Amino acid sequence: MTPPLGRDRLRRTIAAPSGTPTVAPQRRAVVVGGGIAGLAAATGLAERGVAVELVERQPYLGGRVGGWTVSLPDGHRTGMSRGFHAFFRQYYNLRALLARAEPDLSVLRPVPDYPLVDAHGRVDSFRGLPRTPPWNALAFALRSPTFGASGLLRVAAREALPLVDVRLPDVYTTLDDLDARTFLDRVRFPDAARHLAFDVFSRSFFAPSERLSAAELAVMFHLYFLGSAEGLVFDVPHRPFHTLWQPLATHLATHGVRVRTGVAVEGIERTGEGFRVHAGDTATAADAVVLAADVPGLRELVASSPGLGPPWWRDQVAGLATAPPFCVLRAWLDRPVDPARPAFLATGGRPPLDNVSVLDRYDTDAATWASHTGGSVVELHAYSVTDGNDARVRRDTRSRLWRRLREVYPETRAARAVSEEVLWRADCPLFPPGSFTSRPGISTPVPGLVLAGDGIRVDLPVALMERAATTGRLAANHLLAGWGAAGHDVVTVPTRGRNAALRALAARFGARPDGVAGEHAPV
Ligand SMILES: Cc1cc2nc3c(=O)[nH]c(=O)nc-3n(C[C@H](O)[C@H](O)[C@H](O)COP(=O)(O)OP(=O)(O)OC[C@H]3O[C@@H](n4cnc5c(N)ncnc54)[C@H](O)[C@@H]3O)c2cc1C
Repeated sequence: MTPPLGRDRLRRTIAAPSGTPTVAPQRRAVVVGGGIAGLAAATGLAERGVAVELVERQPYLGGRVGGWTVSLPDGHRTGMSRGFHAFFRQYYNLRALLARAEPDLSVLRPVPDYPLVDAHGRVDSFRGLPRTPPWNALAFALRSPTFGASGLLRVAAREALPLVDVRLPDVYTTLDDLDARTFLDRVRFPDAARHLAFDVFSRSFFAPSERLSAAELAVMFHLYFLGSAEGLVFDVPHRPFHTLWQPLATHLATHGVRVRTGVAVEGIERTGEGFRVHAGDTATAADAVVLAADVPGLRELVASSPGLGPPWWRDQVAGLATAPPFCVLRAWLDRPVDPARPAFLATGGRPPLDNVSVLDRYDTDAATWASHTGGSVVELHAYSVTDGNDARVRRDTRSRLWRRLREVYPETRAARAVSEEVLWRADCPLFPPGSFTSRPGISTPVPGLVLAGDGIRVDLPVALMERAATTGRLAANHLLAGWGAAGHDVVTVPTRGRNAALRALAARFGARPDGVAGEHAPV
């Protein structure tokens, strides 16, 4: 069994800045945003005695991993969310956050496999692969019906070498100006394998590969494949998302955190002593503010806080990009899908469908409904939908998703949807080529003001939920260090290629300059 906080001996710990066990005299901080980044920052601060107020616009915590309930036509009340999220074993800081309230991480269940099916029905699988790089990637490639030994031989080895020694933050110097598609063209990955091994990653960033920085793609490849020995499988929470964060909310309450949900922060003023934060009818005085909003929320808030920060920093925030809209379609079907269907299936070359999950395989709410009714609960995701704000495109996407479901799971052709929920959102960050240097980081030019979130720059090999958790923790550390208090350890996969022989190869033949691995402060 995998220990809750990882087994990889090469994982890197960035030791907590030292200091007093609690902040004295006591300070007040407002955290804006109750997603993973805000929860991580609030936890880090409150555990050192800071008086924290956390303000969240939505009526629930968790942000994009938050949930609410809906009523089905048969009278059941059940959980709804943006759905399937993979909690990888190398998400050390996210797991440490969850473990604050549930030390054994019993809320997570392993997903034994997540097959990838391409347009021709070829299936790649992650089941039973070795955990340790490079054997994991090699075994995956060799047994893959879309890749195989011949595919490996066609790869442009020299162009692919940056992938075997991804160094942070050097990778942004060498690859950020390039888009992921051009990089993949240069690497000459077989087309079908590209869909599966790489496009799945780029689409997980909600972006088409031509609009994604090749450096971000390389960081993902390192984080998920070659940089980690935690294995390629992941866990999922068995509790629906509307209850997932309750234990952490209780933990925060015991540390005196005041949580205000359903209230948006409308503006932040600087005062002689710190800040005044305007939310609803109240203006809260604070020594520090953590902006842990999503990218659209952060842009809006900074724009409506005219005195906050110098123009160059405000421009950086205003320049943050969001990915095209995505669609989540959840359906409660009147009959089960084939028992052999996995909890999660990723699809390549079947637009607009990116993945299908069968919720009753892992989510207790969905499983209860399915066992009462004999039905099943499926969820379809379509990322990066061009013109996804157009009503006609949305209607068309919905019908095409249904067609794709019937194609990949033919037994659903006879099924009737007892209920259906369709969500459209466009609040995920986009990392276009060349954007890294102008991306705002955790520290800001305003003393006492820090940023956190999955769109914020951090020079560590993290992404998505783990970037949110890591930046949240680092934002808390930054403030605590300023007050002379001890921070919290941050753990990541190694900040450079883990295999000495591959590193030597990359240094000798790789198409990029040699550099020093990220031994600098990550903020
Ligand atoms: C469909 C989907 C699938 C995904 N799958 C995965 C996956 O499998 N694995 C993975 O690692 N990641 C996945 N992600 C990404 C993951 O959800 C995010 O990386 C992560 O949740 C970001 O957390 P965050 O705290 O940075 O931002 P958010 O969760 O967006 O939190 C920001 C919060 O700020 C609040 N806010 C904004 N403005 C204000 C304001 N003015 N006042 C008060 N509050 C405000 C927002 O309401 C929001 O709750 C997925 C995302 C989606 C949408």
